[in-house]
Amino acid sequence: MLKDDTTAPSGVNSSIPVIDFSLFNSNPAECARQVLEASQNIGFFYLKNHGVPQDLIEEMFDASKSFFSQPVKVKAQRMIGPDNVGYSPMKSETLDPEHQKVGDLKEAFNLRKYSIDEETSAGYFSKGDKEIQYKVGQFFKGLNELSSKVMECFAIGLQVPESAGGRHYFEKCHVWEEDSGTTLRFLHYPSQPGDPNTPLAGSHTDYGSITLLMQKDIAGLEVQASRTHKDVPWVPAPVIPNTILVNIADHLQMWTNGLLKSTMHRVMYNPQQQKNSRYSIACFMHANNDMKLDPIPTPLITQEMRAEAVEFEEARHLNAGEYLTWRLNRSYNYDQPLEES
Ligand SMILES: O=C(O)CCC(=O)C(=O)O
Ligand SMILES: [Fe+2]
Repeated sequence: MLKDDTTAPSGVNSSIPVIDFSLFNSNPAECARQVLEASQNIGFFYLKNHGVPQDLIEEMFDASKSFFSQPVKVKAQRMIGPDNVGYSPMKSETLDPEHQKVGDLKEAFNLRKYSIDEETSAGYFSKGDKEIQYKVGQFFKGLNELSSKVMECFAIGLQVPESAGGRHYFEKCHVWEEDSGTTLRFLHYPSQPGDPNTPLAGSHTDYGSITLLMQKDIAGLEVQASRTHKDVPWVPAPVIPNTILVNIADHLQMWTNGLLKSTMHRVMYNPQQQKNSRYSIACFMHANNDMKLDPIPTPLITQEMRAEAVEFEEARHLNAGEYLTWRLNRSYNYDQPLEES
């Protein structure tokens, strides 16, 4: 267990557990119990023995470094737009528009499921290398499979009735072949002068079902232990080799009336970035565009719990695809002038 060195309000468990995901095969009920416990508390958990080959993850970080090392004009050949695919330059995204004066000090390249075979998107990212492009596709599908298993844990833990699909409840909400906002995102926080109080990515929640995050070498991610206690301290989410960090995102918070926590997080400046760039890879899993965000069938959630998810009330009537568009419009400036990173 990782413990933070600060005190959270009573009732808020602020540790980020490491769960051995080989339990999913040997003891799914226990695996589901651990996943659900973390998701009801801090909303983040690390998975070890997650089944995504580590050498493939390393190759993806190498491909990412190679892509971002190019001049900005080359990277900008496939610019991001409302389709959420392509290159997002420094400062073009502002994850916390209420508090940030400048946009996030990061650049990113996004792929959607349909774009992994396209020359104009994955082809640019892999710099025309077909083998890397193929591996990016395999990697994306591997993360999708892992996500399906994590979702199965939610359905088991939430005791979804057999009549509603039981442990397979979330499968029909996340069909690979269906249109969805699911996005694979390569992130680069360039080496730069800064101070430890500077957010490189503003505080935010993620917009989909869950996010799978891989960090490399340089820490910086911080997590707020509670949605409902606004003053709780930020807890570091360090790099733990050979793990994938999972967090609950907004769909699951809405589906469970706040029983599962879509936790605030941010990326802060790390003094190691005077000399080194920080890289991370995030896979944002989203429900099929036409899925509603209404509470799901489980005996564990009640109407009284709606207060926990109240900040999303204005989005309750949206489906998953509309919700993504609503959130992206709040955080993106697609006309941000390009600057060299
Ligand atoms: O780079 C990271 O470690 C986290 C990024 C993140 O939270 C996001 O892009 O939503
Ligand atoms: Fe995030």
